[in-house]
Amino acid sequence: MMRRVHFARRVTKLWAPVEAPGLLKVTNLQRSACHLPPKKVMAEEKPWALFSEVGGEGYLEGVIGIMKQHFQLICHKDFLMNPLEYGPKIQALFVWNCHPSAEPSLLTSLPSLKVVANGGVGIDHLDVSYINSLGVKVTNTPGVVSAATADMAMGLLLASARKIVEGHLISIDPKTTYLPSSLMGVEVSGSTLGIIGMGNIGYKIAQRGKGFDMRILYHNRTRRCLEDEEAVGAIYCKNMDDLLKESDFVVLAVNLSPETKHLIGHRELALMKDTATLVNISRGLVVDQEALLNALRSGVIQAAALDVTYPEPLPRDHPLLSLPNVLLTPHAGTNTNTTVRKMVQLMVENAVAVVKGSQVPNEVKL
Ligand SMILES: O=C(O)C(=O)CO
Repeated sequence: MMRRVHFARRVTKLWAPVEAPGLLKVTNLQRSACHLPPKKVMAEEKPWALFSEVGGEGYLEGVIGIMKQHFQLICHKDFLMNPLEYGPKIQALFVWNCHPSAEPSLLTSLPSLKVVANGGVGIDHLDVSYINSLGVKVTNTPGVVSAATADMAMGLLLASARKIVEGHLISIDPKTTYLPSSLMGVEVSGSTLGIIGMGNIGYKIAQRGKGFDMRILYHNRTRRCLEDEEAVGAIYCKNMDDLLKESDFVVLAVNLSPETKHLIGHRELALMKDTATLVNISRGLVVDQEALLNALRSGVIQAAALDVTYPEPLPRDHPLLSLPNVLLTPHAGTNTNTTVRKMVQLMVENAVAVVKGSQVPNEVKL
């Protein structure tokens, strides 16, 4: 009996703090020392998050795993089955720059929401002031997207210049005979690369261009420091027109804003060389698409390689889809295993920080 009382006391002593908030918690190591079952980390202890995603299940597994380490996660389609039950619990909303996104109808059904954590750097698909007016913070993932997006820019540039997709199609079609003249490309090495927008992504494109011995021109709101320019051999063009006139490849790497909407229109395309290629990895709306169509049809410029359009995806009957001098990818600039994981990791870090009220790594401030 004595022994039992003694044991019970020991146990009470060890158990008590767990049930008493604010006091020291008992670790599972201490529990196993006195033969208690390990304390289960109850699912309810994690905050709820909604993942606004419609992508394929396989791809999502890794992504969801990262989110589930810190949140009780519900995907959009499950949320829609019972919005009244889940809505009041959700504290974090994870979004990409595709739909379904942070629409007002969704936001107003989430009264406990604290953060919209965006995957990607561009937040033009979010109405940040409206979201902030609901007392909700917006975060994004700058930095981690830059290398993959710059790779995509170079990939599009090379594929368009060297007709890589056409070459593939010829190679796999037994009925086609390869005539070198039908795949005549544009020399990339030694050509002039004009980069519009010299933030993180633009600068990484310049680094890659340097590796191809390209002459690099850039236009940006603010000039880079001399050290940055010299490291990649980039020449600043205060006037964007000079860049457009001289470049063999014009790459767009600006954020979409009211100032950059339709930055490239009839006038700008007309300034470009008729042998030039336009590469866009920023946002479709940076280019006046009607003007681009005309320029491509009438030979004002030679080609376009676009990771972004408007809308996305383009309707099946859109004329851009049938032009032979257009190369399209489906807004896939960041879509590598490594970068998607880094983005999701950062989305989660941002959301956890907001929910906990600690320093937020990447809050979007207007
Ligand atoms: O980082 C961004 O803004 C993207 O477009 C990623 O897809």
